[in-house]
Order: sequence, then structure tokens, then C-alpha cells
Amino acid sequence: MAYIQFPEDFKWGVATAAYQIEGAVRQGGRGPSIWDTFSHTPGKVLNGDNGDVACDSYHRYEEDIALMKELGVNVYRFSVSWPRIFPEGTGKVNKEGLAFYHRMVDKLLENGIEPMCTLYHWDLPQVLQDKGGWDNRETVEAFVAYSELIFKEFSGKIKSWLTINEPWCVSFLSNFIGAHAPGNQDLALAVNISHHLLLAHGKAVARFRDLDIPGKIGFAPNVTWLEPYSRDQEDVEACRRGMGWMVDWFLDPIFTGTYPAFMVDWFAANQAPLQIKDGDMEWIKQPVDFIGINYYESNVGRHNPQGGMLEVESVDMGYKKTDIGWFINAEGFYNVLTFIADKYGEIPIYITENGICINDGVEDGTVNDQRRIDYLKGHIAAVARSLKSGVNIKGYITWSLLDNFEWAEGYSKRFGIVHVNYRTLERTKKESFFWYQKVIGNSWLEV
Ligand SMILES: OC[C@@H]1[C@@H](O)[C@H](O)[C@@H](O)c2[nH]c(CCc3ccccc3)c[n+]21
Repeated sequence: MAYIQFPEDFKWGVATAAYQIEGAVRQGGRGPSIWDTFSHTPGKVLNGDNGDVACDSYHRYEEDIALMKELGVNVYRFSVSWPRIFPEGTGKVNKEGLAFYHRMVDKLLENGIEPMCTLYHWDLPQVLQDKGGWDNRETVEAFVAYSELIFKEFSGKIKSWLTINEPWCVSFLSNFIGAHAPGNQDLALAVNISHHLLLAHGKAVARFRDLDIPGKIGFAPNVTWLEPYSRDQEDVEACRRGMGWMVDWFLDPIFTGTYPAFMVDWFAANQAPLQIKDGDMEWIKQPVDFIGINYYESNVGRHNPQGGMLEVESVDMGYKKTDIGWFINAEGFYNVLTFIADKYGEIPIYITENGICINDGVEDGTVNDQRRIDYLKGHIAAVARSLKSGVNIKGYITWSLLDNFEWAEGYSKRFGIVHVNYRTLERTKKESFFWYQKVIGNSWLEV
């Protein structure tokens, strides 16, 4: 049996997000978010599920941290619920909300677990949405004010920061495809929102620097790999557009100060012109200390004039699929990580999300999720391959510690290494928990 040894200082972690695990949506002074509204709107979430209770981690965080301690993680990536801090989005601060995150962060530090804080993981205060949401530049300023408060409040306790989780999901999945809150279907709106999200990110990074907060800051784009079905120029260009939409559109502005011209033109040709104001790109291109990469699946793509806005379609090559229907292809993980390193250089990378939907239930007190172990093994091996190829990866954080509220799929889709019984809220460690515990303990992978 061969072993892949990870670097001495390589970090291992687990990730969650506030709306997906906390519950207690009307407790502790929290105000409503767009996901409260969306999940309570009939037809938006499978089975009419919502995050009202979720995993009840608002009350059970100590139990969750005990699981992390047993697992042996160095890092816990969580998100702060903006409407738990500013119930109206701006203005009056909810002290109970701050106190909750202080209790949680203090418990992590007591257990030798480093908190990695995502400031925005999709739960925009509804009051701000009522004023136009991310389409309104005032929301950019509100995000900076919210970020500043959290920076100051947790300075010295939290030293790893992510501004925005997956701006592609916040803009395009939520305002063009319409699958997520607030559920608009307007490409021009989504393009404008994507620009405002990058502006919010850049201004928050600038404020972080101005305040001289100790620690490092980045953001967490979701990425994919689209392998051309053939070397026909049409297929190659179609895949370039697919990657350009999800990867280059968000990384180019931060690392080069410009949007990829081929995508600007493509959006303009689809009646979605990019509107940039003087000075915007200067804000956006604030240097970051690291990138958080969220990767789940890759596809083989080919040109199809009827293939939606980008005229690209996914080709089923017979890869195994997850229980949410995504293709399993660890090679694509290696390909996109080396693509990012080749294009954007030595910037440190944390894998801030990688995991799989496997819906196995509890049998005789355990969950035999061997398919999740196989997926994690293949993808952590791809991380090792990327490291060997010179990609500057500093850590791997799996999604997720717990089964949780999987957005429009509700509770039907399980990504956790710990099973949650949503009736009793009982946590059950899956086989993948014990497998990952061993990987972390040795910081090596048997291959
Ligand atoms: O879908 C699993 C996880 C979510 O639970 C996380 O909150 C979110 O950060 C996240 N992003 C992705 C990849 C992008 C995506 C998200 C949701 C639906 C389709 C694609 C997968 N996931």
C-alpha cells in the first residue's frame, strides 16, 4: 500500500453555513433573510422544507464542536448570519447575535480549532432585498459596514476570513437561472449583481487592510472543469465560455483588474451589458491573501446552439453520478486547480469546499457511506497530485460536517460526514467520519 504524505503545515477542516445548520431563525434577535422568504414561498424548496430548525446548531454548537474535536480538524469554516447581526441589514446591532458567535468561536479556540469565517453565505437580510438587494449599490456599502463590525468584534480571535461564498451562485444561479433566493431570471440583472458582489468583496478587503486586522482574507468562488468533447474549435470555445462564466469572470477582475473580454462581449450580445463605474476595478483588484476553492464536479462539454445562454451542453460520458445527479470526476479537480495556478500564479489556495451528496441512512447505528469515502479519497488524491505539480494548496476543508439544509433541495440531499436525524436532531458519525479522522490524524492518504 502506498501513502501520499501531506506537508507538515497542511490544514484539514470541515465547513458549514449559518442558514443551513443554525435554525433558531426567530430567536436571539435574528431578522429575516431572503432564504427565510424563499423557503417559505410555496414551490421554491423541495418538500416545502425550510431552515427554521435545520440542525439546531444555534443551540447544539457545543455538540458539533465536540465532533470536530474528535475528528481532529485544525480548521472549522462557518458563516456568520448577517441578519443575526443586523436584523435590518444596517443600523441597530443585535448584541445577542454577536454574543452567540463569541460563544461559538471561544469554544472552537478552547478546543484548538481555528475559526475560518465566511462573512456572506447567501442569507442577505430581507430588508436590504426589499430595497433592491445586490442590484442596489447601497447593499455594497451595507456589506462593508457589516464586515467592518465583524472584523473589529472578532479581531484577534478569527484570523482567516472569506468575504463572499460563491459569487457565481449569488449572481447567476440566484438571479438568472433563478433556482436560489431571491429567484430572479434576468441575465442583465445577474451580470450587474456579479459586479456589485466583486465590488463589495474588494471594498471589504480594503477596509480589512485599513483597520489593520491581524490575519488573512480571501473569497470562495465555486469552480468547475469543462473538458471539450472534441478538438473542434466550436467545442473548445463552448467550454471556454462555460469556464469563463464560472471561473475567469470572478478571478480575472480580482487578479488582473479586468473582466474577460470574451465574456463581456458574450453577455453584451445577450442584452446584458456590464456597467462599470469609474474606480470600481481599483476597488475590486485589492490583493487577497488566499483563494478558497469550492469544487464538486466537472463535465465534458460541447457546442450546441440550443444549449442555453452560453450555447454549451454537458455530454454524459457515463461517469458515475452522486445522489444529487452531479458527475464524479476527480481528474477535473486536478485540471481546474492546475488551470488556476497556471493563470493566477502562486496565490495560496485553500480547498474551502469539496464533498458529495450521498443519501445513505442510518442502519444498526451507523451509515456505511463507502461511496463518499471513495469520492473523498479520489479528490484528496487530486489535491496531492496538484501539490506535487506545484499548486500552492494550504489546506482541505470538506463539505460538510453535518447533513444540513441543502438550499432548493431541502433536507432530501445529504452532504455530511455526520448524519442528522431531522426529527430528533440526533447526530450519527458516518463511516466517512472515521475514514477522514484517520486521514487527518496521519495527514496522509493510502493509495
Ligand atoms: O451543494 C452543496 C454545497 C452547498 O451546501 C453549499 O452551501 C454551497 O457553498 C455549495 N456550492 C456548491 C457548488 C455550486 C452549487 C451550489 C448549489 C447548487 C448547485 C451548484 C455546492 N455547495
